[in-house]
Order: sequence, then structure tokens, then C-alpha cells
Amino acid sequence: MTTRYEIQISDLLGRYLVAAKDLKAGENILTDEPFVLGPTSDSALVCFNCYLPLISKFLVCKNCAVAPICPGEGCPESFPKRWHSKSECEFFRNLKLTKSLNPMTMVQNVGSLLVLRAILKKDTDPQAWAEFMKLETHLDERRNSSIWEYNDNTVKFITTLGLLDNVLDESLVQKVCAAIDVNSFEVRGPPIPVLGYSQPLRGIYLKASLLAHDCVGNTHVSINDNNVLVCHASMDLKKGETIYYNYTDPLKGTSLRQHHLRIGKYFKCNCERCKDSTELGTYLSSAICPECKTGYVSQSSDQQWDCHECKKKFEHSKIWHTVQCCSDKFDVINKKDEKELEEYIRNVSKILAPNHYLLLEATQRLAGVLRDAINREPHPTKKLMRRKLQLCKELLPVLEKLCPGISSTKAITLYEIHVSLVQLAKKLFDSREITGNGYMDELMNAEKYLKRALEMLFIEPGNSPEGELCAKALEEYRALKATMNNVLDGIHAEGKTYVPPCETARPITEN
Ligand SMILES: C[S@@+](CC[C@H](N)C(=O)[O-])C[C@H]1O[C@@H](n2cnc3c(N)ncnc32)[C@H](O)[C@@H]1O
Repeated sequence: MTTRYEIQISDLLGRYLVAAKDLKAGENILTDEPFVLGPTSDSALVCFNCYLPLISKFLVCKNCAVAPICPGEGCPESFPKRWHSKSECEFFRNLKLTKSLNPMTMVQNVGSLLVLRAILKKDTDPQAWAEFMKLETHLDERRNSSIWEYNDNTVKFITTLGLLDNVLDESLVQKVCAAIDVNSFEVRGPPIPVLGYSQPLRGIYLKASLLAHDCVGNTHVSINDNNVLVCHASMDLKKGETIYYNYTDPLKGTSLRQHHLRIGKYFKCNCERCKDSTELGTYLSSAICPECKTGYVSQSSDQQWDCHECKKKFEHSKIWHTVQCCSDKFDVINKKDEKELEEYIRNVSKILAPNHYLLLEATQRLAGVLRDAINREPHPTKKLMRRKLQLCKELLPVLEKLCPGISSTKAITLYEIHVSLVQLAKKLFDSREITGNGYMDELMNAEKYLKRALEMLFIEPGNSPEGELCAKALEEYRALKATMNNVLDGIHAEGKTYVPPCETARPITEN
């Protein structure tokens, strides 16, 4: 495969990637195996071999008698990769004999495993280690900060293993901790079969870690169940264009995104979205103007919020306090309870702009609760289906703006809209509230959403939850086509013909 990216360097971004040629949306840019993978500092205990959570009991590796591993039948055969490598096993075995290293010490220090595994690469894979050591660390900004102090535990643990012998090496451990913090990707740990419970992991991907950040990225990154990272262009890219990955949650407001970037990645983002107080016209962090009650107020400086409509200016603390109250309220409601979420949305809609990130999160949660209720109930009501459809449709325009092109969240939303349209149309047809022609209109409308979802899901790796959704959506596409043929047959059997609606006509389920 010809290289689709080049590494460049600038004072602002450090090293970063640019398109080496024109790239089409959906084109693969890079594929990357993890340099190291391991639990996060606050993960619970996981198997050192396969990363399945170890809930109540575990075995220790027979060879080293140190590493905790899966009990019973051992690690599932479907996980081909064994992370407790031969060299690590020998290293532990030696420490068991020379320093009486025991499994409980490893259990207590599971948060340092990733750092330890990275350091062991120094001897087992010196070339990759050298690349790892070139990654941005922001070490000077971290020195003597609380994070430096926090990592002293890891330094002490690695010291007890005899891996370090002087103060210089201690700062090497801090450097490894920093390289991991600044460059790691979140990875979904494997779920325990049936229970579905998993632990979050972090992985270092040496090629992908060079991607620069923008709050509206132009790539789609997915990590499959074998922990391989794949980065696709999420939109067309011109040769020489910077390749951006969004390090933050696109559905969070500017102050939260900036905080995350400042604390975790040590830079101030200055992208188009961050510079625009309306967040590209979504008003994602805005409140309803307390003065004119129709315009939205957005933060224009550290001290001030302005109304876009009546132009009145407000002191920062006044609006911030209002938003904070809404946020505090959201923290304490039961996010699995339909009524509590509905009440929250009703109340907060009187205070915050319709697309405020708190409302969007409540909307996403409520759509999930309703989806589960619809799937659980033998006879879900039309009201339930309509509400879920409405919520998903409210999310879509915001996602189109903030995640242009290919996005998993958008694909899932489109898929859910299609599901609601199909379920609702069937219910209306079965109760004779719509004719065969009306039913066809609804199914054709659902097909449009499903096709768009599939266009995005096709690039997802097969062995990932999104890849599984792609397979499911494909099955549903076939079923939808079969239903449409049956409905057409029914229409023809009545001696009628079906005339598809013109593009502007709106099917009745969307009223
Ligand atoms: C994951 S690393 C990216 C690779 C890094 N540039 C290097 O040379 O190793 C993240 C770091 O890149 C820099 N960076 C990435 N995107 C940036 C942006 N939009 N503005 C400023 N700095 C950025 C910051 O120093 C950040 O901590």
C-alpha cells in the first residue's frame, strides 16, 4: 500500500500527519498495532494474558507463579493474542526467585502494568522503544505537579523490581508515564461473556499518536477486538491537508473540551470551533437569554456572556452559575429512568439553548432508555416509538455539524431512526391507520436512513461492536427490502399502483 500520509513538524503541533495524496472519505489512512496495551491507573484487576476482568478468583501463571490470569478453562481461545509474553514471564520468574516477588504485589500494582510493559520493550524491541521515546511528553510542565507526585507510586514499584538504579532512571519512569498520558488511546477491554462487564484499557499506537487534534476531526478511528487501530478519512482530504483526530468528546461544550485538552494534553486548542462562541451555530454551550428570553447567550470572554439577539451582556458568574445548577441536577438524576429524564429535559429546556450539551446528553440517554423499553415490551406503544424517533431526529443535525462525514455516533443515530420508522409504520399499518401506499412511503423513508448508516458502518472493523451493528444493519436492510416487496405485492393485488412520494413530501410518522 502506498503511504497515504507524511510526517511533518511545526512549532505549534510538534510532529503531525498530512495527507500524502488526495484521499476520499472512507479511505484507509493507517493501520496500527499497539506498541503496548494495559489497564488504566484506576482499572480493577484484569488477566495479564487477555485483559478479561478477574472478578472473584484468579490463577497465577504456572511458569512465573506471579502474573494473575483467568481461572477455570483459562483465557478464551477467541483472543489469539497473549499479552503476558515469554520475556515478561521470564522476568517475573527471575524476580520471584531473587526478590520473592509475589502475585499480590502485582495485583496491588495493576495500574503500573502498562508502564512496566513499556519499559520492558527497551530490551525486547529497541527500535519501537526508540520511537516511543520520541513522543511528546510535556515533561517540564508535569515536573513537580500533582501528576508527578501521583506517579511516584509507579516509580517506587518499578524500583522494587530492580529495574532502576539511579535518579536519572526515576525520571525515565516519569517520562514513560507522561508519554502514555499524552499519547494513549482508550481501548475497550474484552467483556466477560454473558455479563458483558469489561475494564477500560489504554494503548499506545506509535503511528496514530502523531495525529494532531481538532475539535472537528477529519478522520474516523476505530479499534477492533484484536486491539488493532484503523484510521480512515471521515471526509475527502486534499494532498497536504493536516490529518486531524478529535481527542475530545465532540458532544461536550468548549469549556469542558478545553479543560480536557489543557489537563491531559497540555495545550490550548485554537480550532475554528473553539474560536466560535456559537460552536458552529449549534449553541452547544449557550443558555436562553434571561433578558429577551428568545436569544441565546454565549461566553465571549473569561468575564462575559453576550446575547446574540438583544446584544445584552452578562457577567460570567451569573450565567455560569445557572449552567452549573443544571449540570449539578443532571449529576443526581437517575439516568435510567424515563420520567426523571423527561422531567429534566422539560425543566432545563426553559433555561438552556435546545442543543446545549447537557440537554443533548439527556436526549441520548432517554433515547437509549426508550429503545430498551421498546425492545423489552411485548406491545410497545406508538407514543413510545414516536418519542424515541423525535429524540434521535433532534440529535442528527447537531451531529451533522460537529461530526461531518463518517462518524459512528451519527451512524448509530441514523440506524436507530430507521428502526423507529419501521416499527412505527408496521404498527400503523397493522392497525389500519395507514394504507399500503402509506406503509410503502414510510419504509422508503426508513431505507434512506438505513442506507446512510450502512455507508458509514461499512468501514468499521468486523470484530468490533460497530462492525457487529453493520452486520445487523445489513440483515435488516435485506428484511426491509423483502417487506417492501410484500407490501408492493399487496398493493398490486388490490389493483392499485404505488407512486413514490416526491422528495419534499413528509411521511406521516414524522409529524
Ligand atoms: C498525541 S501527541 C501528537 C504528537 C506530537 N505532536 C509529537 O510530536 O509527538 C499530542 C500533542 O501534540 C500537540 N498537539 C496536537 N494537536 C494540537 C493542536 N491542535 N494545537 C496545539 N498542539 C497540538 C500537543 O503538544 C499535544 O500534547
